[in-house]
Amino acid sequence: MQLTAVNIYSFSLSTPANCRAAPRWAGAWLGAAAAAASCGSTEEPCTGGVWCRLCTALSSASPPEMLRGKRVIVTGASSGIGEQMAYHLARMGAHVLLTARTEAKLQKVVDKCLDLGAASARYVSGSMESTAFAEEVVKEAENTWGGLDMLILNHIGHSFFDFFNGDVDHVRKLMETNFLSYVAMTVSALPMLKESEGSIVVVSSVSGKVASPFTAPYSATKFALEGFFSSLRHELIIENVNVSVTLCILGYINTESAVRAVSHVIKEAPAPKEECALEIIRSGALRQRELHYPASTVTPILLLRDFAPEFLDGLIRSNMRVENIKRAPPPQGSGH
Ligand SMILES: NC(=O)C1=CN([C@@H]2O[C@H](COP(=O)(O)OP(=O)(O)OC[C@H]3O[C@@H](n4cnc5c(N)ncnc54)[C@H](OP(=O)(O)O)[C@@H]3O)[C@@H](O)[C@H]2O)C=CC1
Ligand SMILES: C[C@H](CCC(=O)NCC(=O)O)[C@H]1CC[C@H]2[C@@H]3C(=O)C[C@@H]4C[C@H](O)CC[C@]4(C)[C@H]3CC[C@]12C
Repeated sequence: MQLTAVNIYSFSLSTPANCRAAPRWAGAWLGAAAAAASCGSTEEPCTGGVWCRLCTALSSASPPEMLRGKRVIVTGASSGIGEQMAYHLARMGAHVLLTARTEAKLQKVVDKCLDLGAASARYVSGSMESTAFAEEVVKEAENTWGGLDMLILNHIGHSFFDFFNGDVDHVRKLMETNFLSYVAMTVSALPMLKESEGSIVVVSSVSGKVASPFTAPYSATKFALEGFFSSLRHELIIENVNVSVTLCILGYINTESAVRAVSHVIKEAPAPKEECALEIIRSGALRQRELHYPASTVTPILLLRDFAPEFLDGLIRSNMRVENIKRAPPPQGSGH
């Protein structure tokens, strides 16, 4: 029998939610969700970093009304997890500003958001390869809403699931799209988020915590996100700035582009994008430090990373059908 991280270690730990500094608007959500969960916590206000019974109860509460009227930017919203987040936010009655490159897809997502009950829905199309575009999106939110409550950074540029072929330009371009644009949007949005005591939600991956083969450029961009945003979180706390930073560590999710890229190699079944999208929104609104989704896969991987890294490396390779990787030719002039 093939040993997999999923079948040997499929247990989950609930991540303690850090509601140390929940803002006024999250308070309404916390109140509603707490009532639904009837947790009867004796630890209010939560001091953060502890196993607060209120927070633990909330993490299994049903999708509440928390984002009604809130102003949310979602990047990479024309497909996959970003598209699903847009629909959840619309059902919750939020104002959404969506972005990606493909205008026709964005228009369809906006139309569906309006049908689902969004307070308002609009899009800006363009490529996040340019930090100027990243800043333009935030400007659009400022001009339209005069403020912002949540910034969800989710887009990724195209990458390959293959042996690294020496293409340095691809690494640079991916760093610009997957990392630098996240930094640029955050810098532009921070004044508005400070004002609203809002949230930054960064969609990352197990690839940003543990390296696996065939993802070298992608993994580098996700490790960069962890370094930058975890440092920023410290600084915001030191300066008493009430803006939360949630890093979402996702395993394999069943989006079209991911399944197309890896289903011939990765043996495990992907988790559902709809549930994933909801968990991301919930973790951001509850101001959790990190989301691990699906917890049954991600949490054991992170434990093994620290306690048995070589064993984990072997497990990762044995979970792949490496023989199905068809090497792409190296770029011209790469010396390979
Ligand atoms: N699916 C998975 O298995 C996993 C996903 N994740 C993370 O989840 C997030 C979403 O992934 P997923 O939904 O699968 O991705 P998709 O490929 O489905 O969506 C990517 C989105 O980014 C947009 N995009 C692509 N290139 C650019 C660009 N240059 N500028 C602006 N937008 C761009 C795409 O739209 P358009 O082409 O129109 O621009 C699309 O809306 C990513 O951060 C990913 O790393 C993490 C772990 C696992
Ligand atoms: C290669 C995928 C990106 C496909 C792409 O370019 N999409 C955008 C477009 O088409 O424009 C990778 C996206 C998510 C990756 C997966 C992930 O992050 C979770 C796992 C992490 C682990 O380290 C490796 C396997 C993963 C399933 C990983 C595989 C590659 C992606 C699907």
